[in-house]
Amino acid sequence: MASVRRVCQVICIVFTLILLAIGGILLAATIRALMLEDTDYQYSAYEGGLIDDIPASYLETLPQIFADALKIPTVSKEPGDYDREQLLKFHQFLRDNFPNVFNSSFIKVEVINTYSLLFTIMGSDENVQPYLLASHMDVVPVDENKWSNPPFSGRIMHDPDIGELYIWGRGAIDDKSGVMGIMMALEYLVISGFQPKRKFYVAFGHDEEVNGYDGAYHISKTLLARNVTLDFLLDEGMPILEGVIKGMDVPVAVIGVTEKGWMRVKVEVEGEGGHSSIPPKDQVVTRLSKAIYNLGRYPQPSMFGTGPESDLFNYLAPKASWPYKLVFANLWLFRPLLEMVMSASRETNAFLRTTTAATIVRAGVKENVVPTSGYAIVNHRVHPAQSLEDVLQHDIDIIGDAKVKVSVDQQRAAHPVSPYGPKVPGWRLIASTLQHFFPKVVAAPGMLVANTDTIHYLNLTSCVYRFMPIFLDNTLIYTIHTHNERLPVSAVINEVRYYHRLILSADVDVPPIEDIRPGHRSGEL
Ligand SMILES: CCCCCCCC/C=C\CCCCCCCC(=O)NCC(=O)O
Ligand SMILES: [Zn+2]
Ligand SMILES: [Zn+2]
Repeated sequence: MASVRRVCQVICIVFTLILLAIGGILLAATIRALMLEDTDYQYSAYEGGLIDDIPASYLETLPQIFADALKIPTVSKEPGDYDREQLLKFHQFLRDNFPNVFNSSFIKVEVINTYSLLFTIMGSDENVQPYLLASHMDVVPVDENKWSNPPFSGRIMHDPDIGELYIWGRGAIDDKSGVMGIMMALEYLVISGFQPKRKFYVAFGHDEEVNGYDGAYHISKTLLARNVTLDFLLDEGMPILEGVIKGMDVPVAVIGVTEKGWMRVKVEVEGEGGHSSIPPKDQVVTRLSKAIYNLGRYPQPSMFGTGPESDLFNYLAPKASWPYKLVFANLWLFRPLLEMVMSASRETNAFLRTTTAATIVRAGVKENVVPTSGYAIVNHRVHPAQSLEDVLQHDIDIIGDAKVKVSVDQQRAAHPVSPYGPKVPGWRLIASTLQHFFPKVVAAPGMLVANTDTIHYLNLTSCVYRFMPIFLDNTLIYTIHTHNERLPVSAVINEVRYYHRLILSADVDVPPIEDIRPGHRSGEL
């Protein structure tokens, strides 16, 4: 009896100690969350001679010009296969709508490799390092039938449910918003008599959607031949996310300081054909389908916390709501829990792991002919912490079928991490311009889950940022590269104001020329 009591006592003591340990850990985590330092960037403020905002009379002319830009179908289909005629039409559209930019005595406009555009905005002080604003003029193809408004209509429609005016069309977000936002801001700057101290470039590639080798690659070569090095570069990227990250009641501007790698895998099957009325047991399409199914069913492993993307949560934690604040501030404890939450939705899942999308499937020539070959193209966006070899090996293991050939068609590694933080001029400029207009927005470093023309510009600067100054919620994010792409009129206005102030501030917040050079160390400064 005494020994039973003894055992009970020991169990109680152990149990109490475990509870105390858990309580202690939770208390430590809570204290850590409560003591977080806020990462507001209220530093650089534009204090130049010009008014840093644009009058309403100019702003209200912009939505229609933006809508007209969407009417020109500058579609890219494959590398080298882009609509040359429409691209030239788009050049003319820019010339017609932005005459002050094109006729300015201090702006040199160059056509690069026939279809891309490079603007050099001459500065009065040659000793200051220039910067570059990039976007692309091409768009991805459309499936006309799925659109509620025709994709190249540039229709401006009121949405009664949301109470907003939207401009509809392919490219409204990706990436004519970038091209038009920059051009509309620049036009107003020229009209208002601005001539910068600091030289800057504006580069519009024409084939970003099919890898940029005819556009951005040539723009970069041109700049390199002129020995240009940049203070920083801002290209398309993550928008200001509204309601996308659980626990963040305020919008989050995830500024891409790196971007994922990319891999194109070909999955091929060969087999027996014949008359479809006497089909073989082992069919090409069945085997191929099984392989594709398995790739979707068993995703690449989560890499969360092992790559450059996890610092994001140090920036988010101070502004997160409870209990997420506790989680974000204590990834050492809650990483598995956060991983589970993030895996559940497609956009946050992309942040954790290499993604897998079967985008092209081909087999068969006729209904009553059993095909003898078929293939699928699988598009991976590769998490920076995973090697390209490991991605391929995972595919091979998951398919687990010696009769299915799995090979890499093309690949690119993830980009290096650009420096960020209050001491980095380019970052500071981008983040502080945001907070000037939208004080509630949290600017945080992150990883772009897609790819951009910046691959071609990496040798011009180590400070490469991928960010679009437009607010998007999940509904709008899900329209990128599919039907019903559209942008609220208010977003157009805001992004023009953003670029306008960014350009003005870039003249004030000028880094010493020796500060930032290629080879600068990565990560937070
Ligand atoms: C906790 C972090 C959450 C991150 C959520 C990610 C949400 C993703 C939102 C938008 C992605 C928008 C990408 C826009 C750039 C597109 C560039 C592009 O299309 N390039 C071509 C390509 O990648 O194929
Ligand atoms: Zn794009
Ligand atoms: Zn795109």
